[in-house]
Amino acid sequence: MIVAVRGLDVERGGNLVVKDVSFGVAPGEVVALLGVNGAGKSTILRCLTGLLSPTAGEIEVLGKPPAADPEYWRDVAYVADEPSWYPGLTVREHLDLVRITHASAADLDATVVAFGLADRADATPLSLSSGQRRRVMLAAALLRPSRLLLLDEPEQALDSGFRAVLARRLRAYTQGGGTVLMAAHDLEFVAACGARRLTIADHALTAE
Ligand SMILES: Nc1ncnc2c1ncn2[C@@H]1O[C@H](COP(=O)(O)OP(=O)(O)OP(=O)(O)O)[C@@H](O)[C@H]1O
Repeated sequence: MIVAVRGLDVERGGNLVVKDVSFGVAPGEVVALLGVNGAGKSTILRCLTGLLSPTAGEIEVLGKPPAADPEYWRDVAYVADEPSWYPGLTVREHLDLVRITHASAADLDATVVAFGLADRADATPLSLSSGQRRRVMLAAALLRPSRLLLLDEPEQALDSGFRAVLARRLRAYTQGGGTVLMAAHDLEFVAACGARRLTIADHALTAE
């Protein structure tokens, strides 16, 4: 298993917002966590990053508990629900930071084109639309090699054309040996990704 979650409980603000959730994600799968606003999807993803500690339960990612150390992040890429990068950097400069350590200049150019960012490559975050900002974050995550992508509502703010582009990229990522776990709302996008669906209701996993 790439991800193994057993008996996960998470308390936030004094409330149990994830209750006894258990699931696994096998190599090469795309798995989508579904559920209404506030169901607990982002909370589960944040626990998998190690940025949030569960109240109870066990999590293994690539065979180890999530940790905030650089070694963990070598194989795991995470795109949070709120896109963010240094406000002074342009699109190309931000992607170039990823490229310097992990990819070639050709990869960078191809990614900029694939995510429709060529004409906005010299723009800074505040001059982009929310969909364009999200495309930059997704491009950065896909530019570097990883074994697991954790994506929090990656389709959010994307138009239908870029949802289709992203779905194709995610399928290609899994065909190349990667695994994807995401929170999502758009069922058409989830189907286009070929994702297995896990639904959270009343903060617990419903029957698969
Ligand atoms: N920082 C926080 N402090 C206290 N409670 C929080 C915090 N963040 C989230 N919560 C609560 O935890 C619950 C789960 O939130 P979470 O963000 O995981 O839901 P979600 O399923 O991702 O929702 P959405 O579809 O709106 O993104 C909600 O009831 C929310 O109010």
